[in-house]
Amino acid sequence: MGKAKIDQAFNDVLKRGDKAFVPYIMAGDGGLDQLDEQLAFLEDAGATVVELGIAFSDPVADGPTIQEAGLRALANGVSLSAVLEKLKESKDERNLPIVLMTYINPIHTYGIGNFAKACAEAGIDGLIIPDLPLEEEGIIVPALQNNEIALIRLAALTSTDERLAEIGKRTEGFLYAVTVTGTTGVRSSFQENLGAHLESLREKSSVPVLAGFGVSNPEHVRSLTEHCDGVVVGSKIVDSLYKDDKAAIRELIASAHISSQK
Ligand SMILES: O=P(O)(O)OC[C@@H](O)[C@@H](O)c1c[nH]c2ccccc12
Repeated sequence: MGKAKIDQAFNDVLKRGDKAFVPYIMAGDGGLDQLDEQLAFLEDAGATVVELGIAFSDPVADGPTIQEAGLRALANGVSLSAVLEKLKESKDERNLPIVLMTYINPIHTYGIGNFAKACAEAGIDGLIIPDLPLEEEGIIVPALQNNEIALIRLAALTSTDERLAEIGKRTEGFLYAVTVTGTTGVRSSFQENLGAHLESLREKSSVPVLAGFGVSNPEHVRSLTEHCDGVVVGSKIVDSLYKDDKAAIRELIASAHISSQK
């Protein structure tokens, strides 16, 4: 359970010679009653871990695709507590590790101690809190440690080397290497020195380094994973799920499974 479950999932994939693939979906996009089925589909398609987003009224890091998915989820009446309740019900039927992505505000409203406990009870293995800076994370880290929940830190392109080293040291589960400056969303290309940046993060991190933001096709997956351990894909997955294009999702995830392609 928890952190150890994420470590194990990455270990298995990397040992086979594959790269990790972490799809992001918005909880309750399509209705919360679809969630179990969506998670089962992603597991079957070969996802390593799933990043599950909680819709929020002020999603500062989210681009248009994720924002629209958030609006659909909110229109379906989805809330943090409803998602935790739902995950708790299906906890024992799931193998796929789950990382919850939520901003700090809903966590505050829930109450930090209660939130960490509810996450553990719901079988959540890790958290991404994009608007929680290193300097502030002391408010939640002890509660997460007590419940063995990993806190995945984000490394921005604009961070200093010193800060990246600190992030690399502290992060748990994986290091989320943000590949662009700006919000989430599909992009056509990446900046030239990104490969070198990812490799330097790999030296700084004790856990796998995954590249995310703007990854949307198999070519992106192949070129980025030459320099890191895997990818996180949000907007493209959300869009394909909304259009019910499961084949596109399978193809994208399969592009990280390089051991069978050699
Ligand atoms: O959508 P993209 O460009 O593929 O990027 C992943 C991203 O959507 C997902 O990881 C995510 C959604 N919301 C976030 C907020 C902050 C950090 C990361 C995220």
